[in-house]
Amino acid sequence: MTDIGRLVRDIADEMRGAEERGQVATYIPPLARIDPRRFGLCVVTSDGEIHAAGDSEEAFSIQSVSKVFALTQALGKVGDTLWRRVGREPSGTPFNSIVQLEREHGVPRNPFINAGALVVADINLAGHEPRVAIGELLRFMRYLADDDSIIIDETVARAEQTTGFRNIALANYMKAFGNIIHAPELTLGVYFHQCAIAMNCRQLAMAGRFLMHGGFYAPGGARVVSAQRARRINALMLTCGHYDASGDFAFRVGLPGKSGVGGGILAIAPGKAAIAVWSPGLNANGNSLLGTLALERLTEATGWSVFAR
Ligand SMILES: NC(=O)CC[C@H](N)C(=O)O
Repeated sequence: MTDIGRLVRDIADEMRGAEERGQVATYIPPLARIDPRRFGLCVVTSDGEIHAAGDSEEAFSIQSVSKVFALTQALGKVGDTLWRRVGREPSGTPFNSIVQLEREHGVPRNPFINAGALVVADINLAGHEPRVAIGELLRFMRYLADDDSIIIDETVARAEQTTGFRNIALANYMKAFGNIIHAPELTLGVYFHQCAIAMNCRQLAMAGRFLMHGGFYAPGGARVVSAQRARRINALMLTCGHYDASGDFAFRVGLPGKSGVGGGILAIAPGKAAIAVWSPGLNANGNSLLGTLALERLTEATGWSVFAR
């Protein structure tokens, strides 16, 4: 039996000393100021044990990791009709790409690229004020993480609003195809605020538990989503969670995972663990460089890859 606590600490020690740490995202100004030496890791196992090391209590901007929870929320509202407006295939393009949208009539390839997440935000808006929709998501995150201290970083949200020209273009472009229902600035407001949710590794791993427990909050706990839905969300995380590097992540780590440009990754070992890692330096695809390496070490040592026997 692997000693998970020990392994988590060893991995954090190795990552603390790593020289090559990638580049922090600079296109969202507040993210450019984050110290690239930060590294946090938290593993919540199926029996509820929490193993954490490094800066696992320091909050970071979850960015695109929020797309997993926003998708869960939207599926709860509209069920499988969601798939009329968003595809389920890997895009093979960067997270903020617009190129496929013209040929594919404004229907994004999947809910984890920005275009897809904007449609999901539009579904979650559902005729409400943006602050109602975002309040609902924040409450959902707090419930899942069992932690009411989770907040939205307004500085990050505002910075995205003033510099998010690509996202603004994506929303307007899809609006032209009729695949954004609300005024684009309202949908964008929801999207920017969900990306600006700040959480630490422990909170994020806790929030991901329902995906390791087949849709249950915890063993013996309430059902968050059906077993089928949990399985499907995991499948999308595996195939689309790392954009045009999803294949490489599956190859190296072998777990459903969702990354964000804040340097966080949520990874799920179904039936075994929910894992959150944070290291702000990114690789060329916009995924955490050391976060990926840490997960690779973890699955190598534990055999938790979904492709292992
Ligand atoms: N990959 C990401 O985390 C991207 C999220 C970021 N808020 C953006 O829209 O550009």
